Amino acid sequence: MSRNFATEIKSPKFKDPSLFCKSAFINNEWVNAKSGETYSVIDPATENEIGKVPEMNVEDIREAIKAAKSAFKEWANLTAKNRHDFLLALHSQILENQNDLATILTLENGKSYNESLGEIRYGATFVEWFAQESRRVYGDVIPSPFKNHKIIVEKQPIGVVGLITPWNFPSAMITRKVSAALAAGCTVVIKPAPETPYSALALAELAVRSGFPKGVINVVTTDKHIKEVGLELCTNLDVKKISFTGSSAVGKLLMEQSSSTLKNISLELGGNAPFIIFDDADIDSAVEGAIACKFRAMGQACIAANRIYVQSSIYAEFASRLADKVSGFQVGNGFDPKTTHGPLINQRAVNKVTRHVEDAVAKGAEILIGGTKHTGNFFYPTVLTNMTKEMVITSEETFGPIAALYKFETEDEVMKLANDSPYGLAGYFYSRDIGRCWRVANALEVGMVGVNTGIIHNCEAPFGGGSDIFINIKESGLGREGSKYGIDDFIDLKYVSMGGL
Ligand SMILES: NC(=O)c1ccc[n+]([C@@H]2O[C@H](COP(=O)([O-])OP(=O)(O)OC[C@H]3O[C@@H](n4cnc5c(N)ncnc54)[C@H](O)[C@@H]3O)[C@@H](O)[C@H]2O)c1
Ligand SMILES: O=CCCC(=O)O
Repeated sequence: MSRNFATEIKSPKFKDPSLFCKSAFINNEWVNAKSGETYSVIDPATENEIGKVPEMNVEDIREAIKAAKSAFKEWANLTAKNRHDFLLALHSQILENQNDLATILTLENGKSYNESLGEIRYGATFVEWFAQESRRVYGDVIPSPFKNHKIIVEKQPIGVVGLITPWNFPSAMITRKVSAALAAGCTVVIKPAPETPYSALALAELAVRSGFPKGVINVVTTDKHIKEVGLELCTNLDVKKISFTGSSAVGKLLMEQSSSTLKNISLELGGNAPFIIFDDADIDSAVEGAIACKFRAMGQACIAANRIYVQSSIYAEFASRLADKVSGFQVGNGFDPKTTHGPLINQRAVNKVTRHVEDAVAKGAEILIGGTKHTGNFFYPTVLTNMTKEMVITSEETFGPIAALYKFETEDEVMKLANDSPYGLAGYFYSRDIGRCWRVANALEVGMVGVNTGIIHNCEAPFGGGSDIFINIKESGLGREGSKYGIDDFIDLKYVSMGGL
């Protein structure tokens, strides 16, 4: 594994420095916190300050909600084609400015510049997709049981939506929500993660350039006041929906807080994905899939493989081929063109990953490669063998670059292990037996299944957590994002009973 942790590597110069916005965005105006307070945003690679943004509180978020409420009627009453045009303009802006957006993303999140570019393009696909979907929000005419009577179902936007997003995909997790909400006719107040506000603010600047009316999109930045600001979003009567992506613990809290106003809520939460390789699999392809699935964003992805189950007859070979591939990674500053994998987001993440490795090793796991931290927020991508279910990684989402390999003997055994988790976001397996493919895809208790692939994310497919065999929702969330289903999360049905015809 090559390493280059040089902190002196400079970020590329912005083509358009005005995209690096350092104020919050309310009612199409760049604003400071009413208190005048700011907080520092840190580059995870160098641990230097990138800049400051407003430290907003409840008073500020109320302003943003007020602006979104004032804008709602006009935005909702536009034609679908109008909203489509605004979103397509934003899509073009994102693509035109993708290099600067990727620079901002690498600065605040640390991922390699190429990965950042990939995220910006991925995020843009949602804007284009939902621009098109906005024109397909069809109602229904239902055959009536009465004469001279019609049953009509109309689809209406829910209203002002509070969007709370994480730092691991600071751009795409916003576009996936915002574009669906705006397409449906909702207006939004975005609270990005405190670690990564600049990607959100750059998108707001591009929305201005795309001509979005004032109040339709608002971005409120905060670090110290997250809890109060979150509570306000959940309890303010003018907010009609919360759409959240983040940990299951915070998702549960937001749901509880939202109950007093009976808010509609969508939750994209944590995962603990099983990744199974059966002995009839194409091993090369399974290794490629595991690399993509496990080490994307340094493992800081909700759909990352957390438990890799390998059938015993191919275990040793798979482990050694995987470790060999990992040895080719170049870990370092995301702006170094040679870097394939950047730092973790912060020391909390480094500590969690360290704890997981130490726990596994203490209970008998073996480190094939990596296993230790370096300076700052850097951690060596790791392959662990001899994993057992008593180890913490089995039950906790690691959210880091640890490939944990478990050995299994039979399909029955591995299905029990794979489903033995409160999470149900994604699951993957490799097999060339068609019967097994149907059987296992059906039996995995998750919302998304990768069969002979480690990559499942795209704007066309429904993203979200699933249920167990008894159809109890597991703890990975509620609702779906992306796809033809994603817009439904922002729509309310109105039934009109039309008599006397
Ligand atoms: N299912 C998905 O689509 C998806 C996508 C990305 C990340 N995730 C999950 O997110 C988690 C990692 O992200 P994280 O560590 O930033 O999660 P987190 O839950 O700590 O934070 C997510 C967001 O919630 C905010 N937040 C935290 N406490 C809050 C509160 N009391 N009130 C209101 N907002 C609050 C944070 O500021 C951030 O904006 C992982 O569990 C990962 O699996 C899920
Ligand atoms: O963290 C979750 C990843 C989200 C995605 O793959 O779209």
